[in-house]
Amino acid sequence: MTTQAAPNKLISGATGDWEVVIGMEIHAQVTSNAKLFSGASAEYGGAPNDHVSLVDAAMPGMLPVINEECVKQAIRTGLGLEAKINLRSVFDRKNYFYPDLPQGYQISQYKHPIVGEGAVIVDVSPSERITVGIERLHLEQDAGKSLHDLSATESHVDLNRSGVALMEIVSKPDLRSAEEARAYVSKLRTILRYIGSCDGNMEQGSLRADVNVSVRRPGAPLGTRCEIKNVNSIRFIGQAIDVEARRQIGILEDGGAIAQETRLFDPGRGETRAMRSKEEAHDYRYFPDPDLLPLEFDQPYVDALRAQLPELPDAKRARFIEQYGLPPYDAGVLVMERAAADYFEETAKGRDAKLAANWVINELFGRLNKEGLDVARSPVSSQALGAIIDLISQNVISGKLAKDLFEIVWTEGGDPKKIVEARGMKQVTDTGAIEAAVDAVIAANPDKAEQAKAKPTMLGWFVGQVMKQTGGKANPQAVNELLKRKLGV
Ligand SMILES: Nc1ncnc2c1ncn2[C@@H]1O[C@H](COP(=O)(O)OP(=O)(O)OP(=O)(O)O)[C@@H](O)[C@H]1O
Ligand SMILES: [Mg+2]
Ligand SMILES: [Mg+2]
Repeated sequence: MTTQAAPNKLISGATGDWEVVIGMEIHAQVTSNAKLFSGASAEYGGAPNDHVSLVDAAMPGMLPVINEECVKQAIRTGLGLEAKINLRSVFDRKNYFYPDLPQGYQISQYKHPIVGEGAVIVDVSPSERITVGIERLHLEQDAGKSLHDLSATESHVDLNRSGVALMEIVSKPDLRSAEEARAYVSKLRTILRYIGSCDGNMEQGSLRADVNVSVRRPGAPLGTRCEIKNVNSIRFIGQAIDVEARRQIGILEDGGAIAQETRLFDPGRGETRAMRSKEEAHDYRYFPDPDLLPLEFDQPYVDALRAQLPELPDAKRARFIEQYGLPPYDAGVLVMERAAADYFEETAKGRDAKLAANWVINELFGRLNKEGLDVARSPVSSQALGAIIDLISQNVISGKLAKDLFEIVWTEGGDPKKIVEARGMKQVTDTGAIEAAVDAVIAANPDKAEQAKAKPTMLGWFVGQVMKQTGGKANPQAVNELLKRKLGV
């Protein structure tokens, strides 16, 4: 890949500029009731070894049986990544020894994955959009988990996760900065959640990233990569890339060479550490699993799955721009979560869509973030926010009081319209009342009124005083007009 980073993305070292190159392997746990090759529950949590069938424990003579639901989810995901669906794929054994791997091999797909090349469009910032190539997506089993903290002298193994279906989504080395990598993972997670093939929960490990990083002089061939394993938050992905790129640049500028190796990111120390080098790397001795036939399905099967896909984020974003006249950035923010996009559409229906978008993005999202809530648990329903927007549009309340009203509905609940009545929050549009307030303020401040004639910027001060007098309820436009006339500004 020869895509070159924009000059502002280059990292300056002691001897000149460097470009960082990143490729990601994302492990996404498939949303499914059962595991990939057994009927055991794939649910998160549970007491250790509660969700383990004889197949997952690799008892002699047990045979894997493919779970069609996981196959469907992989195909649906591939379609969401605009990728080639391979009608024939093969399961291979990836052999290695580890206590949490009872079979002594992981069933994965090597040469013939279920999904081939695709692409993801990523908005890195309001003004920058990139396309990241997908190399492939394959299905594989998760391993179990070794527990070392239960006793001082023993290690334990929990096989609940053993055999759970994972999709490994491998990107091309198309990313050029930590920021791009973060935006990519976030977009991928959005797509997976829309499709419903992975819940994207990074804390619970449903989405984990192996981050491959190399550096090179701009325009030079690809450098040697190091792979940082199992990074489990978007923020850590960014940090790991930055420190790893710096580490590699330091070595190269000192005349050293990068050894291809697997590393771990330690967020506490802000550094990556070697796990194993290429010399120690596994020889996995991949070969087709003799217990499983090649996985085959036909095009109509794929077409039927495509027809049932929900509207995906890129399409929804385009529709929001077109249908509601939203700025592309706002549309992009609104479609990041499907529930948020639905909330927006319910709020905007039959109303000023731009006003609705502003309220959802600025007030609602701001407040939800502050409380760490997601939109499904918003105390202000889309109907209530719609009612608040109606009150603004009909000039019943001012924008300022609308924010107070939002806060009241957020904390106390209730019907916005009734709250406005009950608490006397209605905007004063009666010019007589406003005029009285304007006159009173001018009469009380004759010096300032005189000054304002020469200094029109004083108008703002007068507006503030009149608003104060009217408890923030005066229609600001009427106040402005009256003041201008009376002060002769
Ligand atoms: N020079 C490079 N710099 C940065 N990333 C790279 C470079 N070369 C390849 N990559 C990325 O490294 C990743 C390689 O993943 P892949 O699954 O193909 O192989 P692997 O890491 O050797 O296998 P495993 O699945 O066993 O970890 C891809 O995301 C690819 O884009
Ligand atoms: Mg891989
Ligand atoms: Mg890898």
